[in-house]
Amino acid sequence: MAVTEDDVRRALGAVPAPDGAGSLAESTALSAISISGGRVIFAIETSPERAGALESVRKAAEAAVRALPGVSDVLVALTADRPAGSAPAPRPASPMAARGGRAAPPGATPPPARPAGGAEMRGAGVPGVRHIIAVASGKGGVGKSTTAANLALALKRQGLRVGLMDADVYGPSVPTLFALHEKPEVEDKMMKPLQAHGLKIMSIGFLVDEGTAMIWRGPMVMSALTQMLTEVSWGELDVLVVDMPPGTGDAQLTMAQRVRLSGAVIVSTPQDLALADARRGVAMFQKVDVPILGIVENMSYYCCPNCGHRADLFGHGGARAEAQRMGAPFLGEIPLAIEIREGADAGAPIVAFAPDSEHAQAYARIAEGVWTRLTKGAPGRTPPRIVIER
Ligand SMILES: Nc1ncnc2c1ncn2[C@@H]1O[C@H](COP(=O)(O)OP(=O)(O)OP(=O)(O)O)[C@@H](O)[C@H]1O
Repeated sequence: MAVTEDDVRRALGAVPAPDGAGSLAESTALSAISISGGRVIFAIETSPERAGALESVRKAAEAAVRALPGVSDVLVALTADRPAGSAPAPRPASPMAARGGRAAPPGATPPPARPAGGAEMRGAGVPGVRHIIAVASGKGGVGKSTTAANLALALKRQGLRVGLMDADVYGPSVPTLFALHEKPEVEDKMMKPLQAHGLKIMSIGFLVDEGTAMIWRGPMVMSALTQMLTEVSWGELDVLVVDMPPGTGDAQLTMAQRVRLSGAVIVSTPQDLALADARRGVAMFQKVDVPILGIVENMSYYCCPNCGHRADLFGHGGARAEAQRMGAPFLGEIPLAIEIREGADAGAPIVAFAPDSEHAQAYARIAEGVWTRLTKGAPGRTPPRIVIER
């Protein structure tokens, strides 16, 4: 029997509301409820200060819904959205204090100071993952996902252990880019990432039906992203490449604040408008103290596959100049090339299907730049460290 929203609300009627007045079902703290097959996802909104105290409510809600017939899987997250435009929360004096004094494993590296207190993301240091990097763009359609996929593959070709997380909840492209459409298996309550070309891959597109994520509000997005980070068995990775949602709105800012990022790669096309958006992208990461690993100019120029003629369709070179103006590294240019689009659309990004091609080499140089900056740059920032909370 398929579970319905009414069933879920009835079950939550037996769970006390976070403020103690009535039930969670009637509480304004309850977010929209997403149901996909037997999978139920919702969030309980709270303030970062109260998140620890509300863990029992979260668990009770999860247990109540899990007991319903037809429910195969439940995710309930505590989310603490700051109002748009408000200042980031002050850094905790000690990350240990922010974690309620939970002890870190002996011998662990001290955790990095976090730019802001995202309560539900306090466990978002991903066990075994050395660096999490964001691939972002100021606006959609500039080739962010294509760049993220090829960058991940190029890092893999350097001998690194690499994962790719598609956080673009409003239009996940990774299932198409890698022709992956099956649902991840669940083992010991952890989802197993899918695999392609040696990458571990997780996408919101594997988890929910097309269109579902598009209607999610901020807390739902954060719930889903939290789950993809903390409830996926990523294993040991040198780099987890995160394909971020496009834009520089509050959702992206929140994501950038709450995920412990080692750095960000900004993708832009050379047009003025895209560059203005890229500038906003850079500013957004700077605001939350995430180092800019560099800017990539995508669709930089067009190279005719027949005659070899090169045309600067959009006034090539703008991103390099912009990077210079902003004091950000310039990582490289990727041409507008039919082979790149064909590979992306056919489920085999160019670095996988033609690794020795000129275009794949361009991605390889960008990957080298990224890895160099991750390992040698950004003084003062330690890699993400792991605290297991459950
Ligand atoms: N360098 C390139 N040469 C040719 N086509 C490209 C290139 N980069 C991306 N594309 C194509 O452009 C389209 C958009 O790319 P992609 O989905 O990567 O963009 P995006 O910025 O992630 O978009 P969105 O934000 O809407 O998800 C795709 O069809 C992709 O194949």
